[in-house]
Amino acid sequence: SNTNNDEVRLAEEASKKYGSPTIFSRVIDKTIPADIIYEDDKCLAFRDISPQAPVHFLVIPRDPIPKISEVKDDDAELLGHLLVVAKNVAKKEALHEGYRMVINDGKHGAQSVYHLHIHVLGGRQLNWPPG
Ligand SMILES: CCNC(=O)OC[C@H]1O[C@@H](n2cnc3c(=O)[nH]c(N)nc32)[C@H](O)[C@@H]1O
Repeated sequence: SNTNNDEVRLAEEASKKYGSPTIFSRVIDKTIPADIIYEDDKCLAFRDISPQAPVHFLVIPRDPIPKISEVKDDDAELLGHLLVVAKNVAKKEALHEGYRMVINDGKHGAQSVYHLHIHVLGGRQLNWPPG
């Protein structure tokens, strides 16, 4: 049978893989404040707490999918919905000069909250490459 430290390691791996609740669960259940711009039965859009552009908001699924690299093929419809919501909110934010959508995955992607989210940044000239 597994020794105790194996069990601990397995549990740690499992929690990382399936995502323990993140701060975004608290935005969804309204137990912490957020400037929510849009919400429906599948997702929420809310302003980033540390905006990197004049307009910077996040679109997240209510389903706490940890990261884009772990989505399932069955999630395609939900992912499409997130992109359409992001586009509609960008229009509502009058980002008529354009904007950037960013999804960060894992360590190299500088993902810091392991609940899938689309960044939408606009309101100023953005640079490329993102670095
Ligand atoms: C750094 C890019 N990689 C990433 O994973 O982005 C996570 C994004 O979530 C933002 N954020 C974190 N906590 C909170 C919070 O309590 N509330 C809000 N409204 N935004 C938050 C953070 O500023 C970052 O841009």
